[in-house]
Amino acid sequence: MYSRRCFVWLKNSLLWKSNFRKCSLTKILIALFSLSSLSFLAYQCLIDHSHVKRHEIPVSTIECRLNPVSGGMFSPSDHSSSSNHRIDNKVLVIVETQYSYLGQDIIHLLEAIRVKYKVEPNGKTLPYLTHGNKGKYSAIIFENFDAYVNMDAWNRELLDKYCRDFNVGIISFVASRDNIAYSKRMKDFPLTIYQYMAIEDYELNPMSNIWRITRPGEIIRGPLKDDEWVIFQFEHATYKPLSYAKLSRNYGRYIDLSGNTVFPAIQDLGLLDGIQKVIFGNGLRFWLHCLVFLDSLSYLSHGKLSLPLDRYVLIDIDDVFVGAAGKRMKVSDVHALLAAQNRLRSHIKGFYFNLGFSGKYYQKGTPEENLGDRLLVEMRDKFWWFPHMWHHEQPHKFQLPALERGMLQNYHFAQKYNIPVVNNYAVAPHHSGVYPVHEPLYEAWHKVWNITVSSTEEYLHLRPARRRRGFFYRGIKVLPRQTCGLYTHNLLIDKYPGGREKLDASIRGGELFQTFLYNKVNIFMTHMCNYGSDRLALYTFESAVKFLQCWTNLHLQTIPPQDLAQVYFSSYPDELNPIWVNPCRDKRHLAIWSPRKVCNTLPHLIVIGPQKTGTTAIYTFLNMHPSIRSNVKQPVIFEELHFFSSDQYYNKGLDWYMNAFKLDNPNQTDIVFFEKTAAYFDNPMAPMRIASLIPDVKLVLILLDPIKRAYSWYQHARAHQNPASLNYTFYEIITAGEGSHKIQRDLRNRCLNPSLYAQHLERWLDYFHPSQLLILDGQEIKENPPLVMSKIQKFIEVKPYIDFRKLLRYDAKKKFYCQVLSTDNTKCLGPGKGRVYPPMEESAYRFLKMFFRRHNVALSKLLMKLNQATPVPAWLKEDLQETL
Ligand SMILES: Nc1ncnc2c1ncn2[C@@H]1O[C@H](COP(=O)(O)OS(=O)(=O)O)[C@@H](OP(=O)(O)O)[C@H]1O
Repeated sequence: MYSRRCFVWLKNSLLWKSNFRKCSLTKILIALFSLSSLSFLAYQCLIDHSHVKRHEIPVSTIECRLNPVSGGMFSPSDHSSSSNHRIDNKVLVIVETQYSYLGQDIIHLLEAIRVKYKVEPNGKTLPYLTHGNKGKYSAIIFENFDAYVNMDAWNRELLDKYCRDFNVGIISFVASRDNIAYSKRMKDFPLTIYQYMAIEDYELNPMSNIWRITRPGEIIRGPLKDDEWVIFQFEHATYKPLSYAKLSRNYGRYIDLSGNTVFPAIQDLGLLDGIQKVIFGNGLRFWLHCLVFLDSLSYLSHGKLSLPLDRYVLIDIDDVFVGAAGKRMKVSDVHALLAAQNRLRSHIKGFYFNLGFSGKYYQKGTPEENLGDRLLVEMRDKFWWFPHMWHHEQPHKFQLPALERGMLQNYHFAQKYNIPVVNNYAVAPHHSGVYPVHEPLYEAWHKVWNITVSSTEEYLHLRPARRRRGFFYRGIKVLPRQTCGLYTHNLLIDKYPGGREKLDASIRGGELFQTFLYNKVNIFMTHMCNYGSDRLALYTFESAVKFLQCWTNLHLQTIPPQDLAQVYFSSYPDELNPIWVNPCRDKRHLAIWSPRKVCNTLPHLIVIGPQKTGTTAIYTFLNMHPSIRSNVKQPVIFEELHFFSSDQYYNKGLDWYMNAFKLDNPNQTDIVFFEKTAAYFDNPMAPMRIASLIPDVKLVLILLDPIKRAYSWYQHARAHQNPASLNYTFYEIITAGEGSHKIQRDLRNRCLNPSLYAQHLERWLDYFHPSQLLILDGQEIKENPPLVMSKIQKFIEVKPYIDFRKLLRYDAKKKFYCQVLSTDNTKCLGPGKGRVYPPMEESAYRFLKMFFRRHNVALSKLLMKLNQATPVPAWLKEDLQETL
């Protein structure tokens, strides 16, 4: 086709040339231009001709040269030992700076394999390494080995002792500092480093005992990319090479290297200082070091940070009938697909291609391609099938009836052609409706197809891919999808963006290889066009799995999507609950979010509690402001939404939450929404969930004397007929020990825990900048609410400014401030707020004074660090003066 088009161009241009003499000067110029374009086109035609002529479809050329002896010798160990019971599965990473490249690479890799980490910049005092008799870290990583070697004596001693006591190892890197080759003897170690070396023919030492995922035996032939290698020479049996290479250059007599074999990564068995180490002579941009790094982590942490060897693979052909005529699969492509499926089964146990379909596009290609469609359907039982939409429509644009109608058409198509759809799995075009969640899609999937598993690239966001996760919502398990680098326009290998080398680099140790390496479950999206033309998908996956088998001990397998979801969520149970992010803050999310939805119905302010500190008074007073509006009250929970603190409400979804905030019209912009849920403050999930959805929200925290707060809760419990509060005195409740009744202990916890202000506040500060937080004194809310309301108004910069002295008046009967209705009338909070109850027993007061002492000290320190504009609450000052 391309060549025919070129021919027409050539012919037309030549005809135009025959009238050349009649042309004016301008025409001559145009002709010249045309001639040059012509030659360019002719050149292009030739080039493209070569494409068309090239009848060879690219095939994978990867062959393992694996030495059969060494290959067979290694049965992967998980490195576990009794030492791993005493350490947490977290890593301490000491980086050069917050932004240094290698430091970032290390952190990104840890994130990709879901290993928890703490990052500390070099030079700072070490964080606490233990809690109780447990070690906090199962491995220590130094971005720069020099930072470890030159650590100040105190910290070094502390760290070495920790490593010895808990049998924890160190991974570190040595980088070339200057652009000249030289050698240097390492301080304190019988180790010489040679920097700025060029090396070639890299291979791993098969005799090392660290290999688990890595399969040594292969050689990376030829020179390695940069000259910046560091190699090691040693004079002690504590060191063992992890890898070998050859020098690519002769460095002359100044560099004394005996023999040509050098060691670019080494293992220190700890014979000298009792600490095992792995030291790399280059960073993680060299792909093989990522693999060695994984095994080093596993080995040095005694298996605590060991990754499994199983890798689950699902290759979806996103829509097997959707593709422009001329780019679709033909009969030969369908045969090739089946043949590749059979070949892949020898590398991936139980492998099937998973074919998505939108029935409307069946038989919509050229006659040749329609035969391909027909053959696919004839071979239906050879593949797995899953439903897409009927005409590949984006679900977020439709409501339930239309979605159901479309799905039913696709359903009838499947029935008509006997397509076996048995896996309860579906995906949506462009991820639309899956996340951000479009409730009608979930409903329609249930109704029409009984879908229980889906997958998307968009949760939490498309990028970075290493942070994609899964979630469970409305009975559907949504798994993360990975990207394999093939899109609808990738038809020919020579036209692959960045060239064939780019695709091959991804397969041979690059992005695709590392995706397999880091993710236990890999669901890839491919497209019908990737299986026509050059069949790039077949080339890509056949090459990728062969390369994986050359270099790793990973076991690849395909299992039905439902089982896959089971594997995924039993490995990562923390991910079951979804996390809601604001669709308006991610362009891609916004593009697949219902056009009916508006962005401005999320609160700007949240009163986070804790309970019994005066939160209802603040809620009521805020609602008196003409521009401030709370959520609408809900059945059972009334004004408190509990969205961020209760799974039950959080799982009602984002629509439920956003629908609780009502504008008079969608364009209204003069309203400041707020919500108050007093249980947020001490809830472990609330800060993370709020920060994910409304990262720039403003927060109001109220701190009342913790003793008063505890007693008020006890009285609240009595008023609600809580059996423990009716059967036990306050003193008996707050002093309940582990031997006490559960109801007693539960009430004790509700009385005391929210009052541990410093502890909870620290968690909020992990997610929010101090400037987002206004801390109020609960006593001041009781005594001078107009002043408090003035502080809040300034904090949220709301207009107009309202003087609450005119709106609130002290009510002698209620003994609290109430809303002014008229000169004689006020409206006070209900009988449940500002209760009358007997004073606290002296013994309870004394006990609590002692109990809260250290927590109050911690709070005062924290507040001092925050340097808040609001002064420290009066009760805290008094307490510290009394007790210290
Ligand atoms: N204006 C006004 N009217 C009534 N009550 C007031 C007021 N200002 C502050 N307070 C104090 O608020 C306490 C109840 O706190 P909360 O509203 O946060 O309680 S709850 O967690 O929502 O149940 C409540 O606690 P108790 O006195 O123990 O009932 C009051 O002390």
